[in-house]
Amino acid sequence: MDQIMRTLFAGTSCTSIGKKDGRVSNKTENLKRKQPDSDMGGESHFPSDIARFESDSNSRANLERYMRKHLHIRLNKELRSPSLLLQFHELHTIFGVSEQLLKRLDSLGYHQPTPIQRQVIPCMLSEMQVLACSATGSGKTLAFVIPIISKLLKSRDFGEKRLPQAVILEPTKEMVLQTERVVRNVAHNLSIQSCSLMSTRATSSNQLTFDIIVATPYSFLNELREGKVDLSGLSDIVFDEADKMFEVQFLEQIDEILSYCPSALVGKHLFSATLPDAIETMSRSFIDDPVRVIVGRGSGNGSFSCIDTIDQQLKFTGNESGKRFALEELFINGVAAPVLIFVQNKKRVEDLFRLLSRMKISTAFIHSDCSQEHRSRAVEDFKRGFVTVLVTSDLLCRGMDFRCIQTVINYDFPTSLSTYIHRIGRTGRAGRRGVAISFFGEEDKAMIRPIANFIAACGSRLPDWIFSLPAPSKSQKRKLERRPPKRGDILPLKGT
Ligand SMILES: Nc1ncnc2c1ncn2[C@@H]1O[C@H](COP(=O)(O)OP(=O)(O)OP(=O)(O)O)[C@@H](O)[C@H]1O
Repeated sequence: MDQIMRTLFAGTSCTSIGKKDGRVSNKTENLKRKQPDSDMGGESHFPSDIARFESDSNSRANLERYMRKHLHIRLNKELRSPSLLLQFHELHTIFGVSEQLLKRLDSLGYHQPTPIQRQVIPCMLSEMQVLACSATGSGKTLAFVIPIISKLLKSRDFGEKRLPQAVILEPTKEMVLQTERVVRNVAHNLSIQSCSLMSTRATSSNQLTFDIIVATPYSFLNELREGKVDLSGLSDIVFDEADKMFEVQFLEQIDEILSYCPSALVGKHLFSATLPDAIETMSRSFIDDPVRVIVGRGSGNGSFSCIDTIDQQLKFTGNESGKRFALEELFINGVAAPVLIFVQNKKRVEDLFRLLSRMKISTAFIHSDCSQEHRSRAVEDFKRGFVTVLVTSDLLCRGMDFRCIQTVINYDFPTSLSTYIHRIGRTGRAGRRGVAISFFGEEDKAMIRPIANFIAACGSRLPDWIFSLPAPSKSQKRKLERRPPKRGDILPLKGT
């Protein structure tokens, strides 16, 4: 299985920042030329895995059973779940979707569906509601974008007034932009119109006549309250990063959005790399009879899948100066770039940015108080390789698809396992390899054990003593998430 997953996606090369003549050198120039992060496309060469499975099976049903087992696809109702999508061309031969879409997927480099796509696409095309959980970087976005576009292509009467048929909700503006870009790229030349909503004020006085709306909950709600969205044609609503969407800050908005959805006929779908039982239980109050699809080896707790493309390391750094020393050492000895660094809050983002800039490392930063222009520029500069390091808060921990990232550094240890999983998942995407290094000190001890258990389940090795640390109680976990540990200053700000 590991081998199949590794070869499902093509690998990538790596640039290092490291020591040159005793100084920290920055090879950003190489990076710029070698690794711009293209907006779209699979760039993958899938192996003929179907042929391999086929040779061992004598019927379609057996083949599917065999593939589910080997691709670690688990369902809550195997008996009435639809077939697996073995190849993208079955969108046409089985589901009657226009061949234009197949050509488009092929031209974008998407030659074979990933495991989550194999199971979710047929479910959504068969009008089932889906709760989907698979590892970061495993292709969940296309798993809902392809059936949405397929359904539009099948049902659209071009004479009719356009009414939104699908709404995709995302937790941040960056994710709205990214997902809408995926929609636009796949729907290119297919006469499908999409829009992104992410400002807090309603857009214009006109009705929104787009086939697909991608939005943050608040911006979408604003449009609904202003009466500018007619949801009478709505067929699907997707809650991406669903566990985030059902956190307290979004819950009331989601509730109100659901009250605008016209009928039980609207398919509601939840996607995330981390789908704890509590979210699933909550979702059952508004989703009848969903199919739960989980892809990947479980980590002991069924709601998280293991990630085997990331070399995960924990590094005890003691206090703040230990962290700074460890970071400098990493850059001096050579760290694979581009590098994404997470810290705990906005002030620390800017402090670490200043420290790295003083070390002459080309760095950008982003947090939620930055202007939209700054946010977009930082993301673009990083994607295109104009800067080597991006320092951020948890604003970017979910969903962002910077496919070139080689190393993630948790300069400040995360305060929950799900945050850890999403943060490190910015590397090792689409079958590529990556490294995640997490610094920790005394103040982080309470969270070490659950994260160490996850790392061990994924196959990375850790020293034995880590497993003798006590596991945190539920109340300790909740407290940590509400109030992260106090940390000392990153650097004396004098002269910076
Ligand atoms: N069938 C495919 N063939 C090749 N590449 C693919 C395929 N499907 C998706 N990808 C690529 O895989 C990468 C990761 O996909 P995506 O962003 O959807 O991951 P994800 O599962 O949503 O991750 P996260 O949980 O972090 O949001 C993207 O760059 C995407 O273009």
